[in-house]
Amino acid sequence: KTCILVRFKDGAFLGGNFIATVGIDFRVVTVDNMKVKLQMWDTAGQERFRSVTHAYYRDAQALLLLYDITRKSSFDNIRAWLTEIYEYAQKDVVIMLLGNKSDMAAERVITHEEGEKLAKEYGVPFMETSAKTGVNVELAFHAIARELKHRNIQQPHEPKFKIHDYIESEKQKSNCCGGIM
Ligand SMILES: Nc1nc2c(ncn2[C@@H]2O[C@H](COP(=O)(O)OP(=O)(O)OP(=O)(O)O)[C@@H](O)[C@H]2O)c(=O)[nH]1
Repeated sequence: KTCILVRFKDGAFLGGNFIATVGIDFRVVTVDNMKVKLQMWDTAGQERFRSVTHAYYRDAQALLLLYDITRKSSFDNIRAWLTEIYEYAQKDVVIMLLGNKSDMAAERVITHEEGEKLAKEYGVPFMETSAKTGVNVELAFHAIARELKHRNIQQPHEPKFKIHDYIESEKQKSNCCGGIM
């Protein structure tokens, strides 16, 4: 989680096992000429013991659930988190599922399809990311920023923003002509 936040915040990857949890940080992104400030809260590993208090995410507008594609236990935990979130988080919270470490193809134990299937089951957007190469990190946060901006400021005749469609179209763009990575 920390590496994903650092990648998004600073555009860098700090390998090794001793990256301190960031805590709280923010980055401003531009959506349709409007500045959206994303304040991000990192968990410091306490989620492994399921001891993240509800207060920590109760008021969040968006929640990113990360698993490690090389570690099955992290994937298996996602279901429990989704159940808990549906119980305690804001009803209109934006949830996104991310399978991280997509650069580690040889060690992969969770397929892309498995991630996608779980996300579909809960109706949440999904993508695989890599904090190391940066793939899809900008896209994940930009999609969330855009969704939040549309929720807060919906122009009267603007079509409803569909986060799934946005992600798909940005992925197509980056496949062909280098859109948001
Ligand atoms: N190859 C690769 N390694 C990664 C990637 N993201 C994180 N890592 C490595 O995975 C380990 C854990 O990363 P962290 O970002 O600290 O994980 P965390 O979830 O914040 O960990 P806690 O704060 O202890 O819960 C570190 O050794 C990172 O270098 C990635 O996308 N690719």
